[in-house]
Amino acid sequence: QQLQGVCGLEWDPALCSTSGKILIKGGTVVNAHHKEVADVYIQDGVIASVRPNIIVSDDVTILDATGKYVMPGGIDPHTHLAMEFMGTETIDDFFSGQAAALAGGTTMHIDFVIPVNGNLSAGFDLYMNKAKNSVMDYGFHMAVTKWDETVSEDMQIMVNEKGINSFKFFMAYKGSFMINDELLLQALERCKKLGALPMVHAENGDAVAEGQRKMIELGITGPKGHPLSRPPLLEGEATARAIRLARFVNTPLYVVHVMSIDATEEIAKAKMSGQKVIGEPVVSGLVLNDSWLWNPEFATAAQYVMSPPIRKSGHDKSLQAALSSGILQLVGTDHCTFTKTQKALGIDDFRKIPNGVNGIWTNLRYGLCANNKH
Ligand SMILES: NC(=O)NCCC(=O)O
Ligand SMILES: [Zn+2]
Repeated sequence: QQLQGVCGLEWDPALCSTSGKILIKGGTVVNAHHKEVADVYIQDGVIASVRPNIIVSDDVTILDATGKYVMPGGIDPHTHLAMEFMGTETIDDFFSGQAAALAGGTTMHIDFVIPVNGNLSAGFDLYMNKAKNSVMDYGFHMAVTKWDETVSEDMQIMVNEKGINSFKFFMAYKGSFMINDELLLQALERCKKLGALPMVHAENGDAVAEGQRKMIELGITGPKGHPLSRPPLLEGEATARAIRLARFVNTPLYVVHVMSIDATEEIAKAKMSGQKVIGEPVVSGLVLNDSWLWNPEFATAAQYVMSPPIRKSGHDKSLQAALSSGILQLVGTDHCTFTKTQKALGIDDFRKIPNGVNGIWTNLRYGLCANNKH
């Protein structure tokens, strides 16, 4: 684990230190405030010193990091491990997903607890159990998929007793996770009262359902029906609505997986007016475009089905620019993986393709590449 932050160093058991002392030599050490060429001396798993040209005794294992970056592990703020969704369960559990994360230099992630039949406490217990086989640090946001007094009370328990203080509300997935504006408004009020951070999946779920119906009516049943039925317009509309409701309630807002110029513009406008809005692009949106969804092979195209959809070329570059300039703040992956067999649940109807793409392994490197500030 001590090697996680050294990009490009292959794991070799011979590199294990018997003395508990390691010197990572000559790399470019990156911290929040600056980067410098320096050595990192580690004793019993704790960084004891960071400075150039550290001289050590013979019992210290030396790793040559010349020409490489040495940096703290990354944090992926948006994952879905072992999540039951769209009639199946994501193939990566907490062990395999975290193993991939560690291989890519991510050393902490925040997953979303999905309530059990709307019940938050039952969802929390379920996820604590799912996370038992963890091999790295993790935290939880919590999705809220229905609204009543018990949910409202359970939110307080989550904040006060369980360490969860960010709650995600779905403005899409009509008929399953979606909540309407009336409930969203109450939920925002509740978050404000608890000092918790509300998060939104921002797409107009009613309009998406209508778009999907139209595609099927036109005989478009394959994966391309997915982006065609839920254009950027619907993401922009829902983002604007959520921002205005948050402003009405006077609470901060976190918009997850910002995928389009339309949504980015709404966030930029809100920030310019002084509102506290956090925008999270994801790796797939930053580095891919929708051409994959037009691939004639179902299995290939279906791999890229996620919501909001991966957009046309141009949105990716705009998201990168917004990240570099601070309009968008942090990069997640929305890691939510399904096998080809699972994706084939939607072979005859794109609405049944389990939504989600991979990424947990790539977060640090693509997140850094997409952000020109590094
Ligand atoms: N994004 C996606 O398609 N799958 C994961 C669930 C969600 O975050 O909406
Ligand atoms: Zn997600």
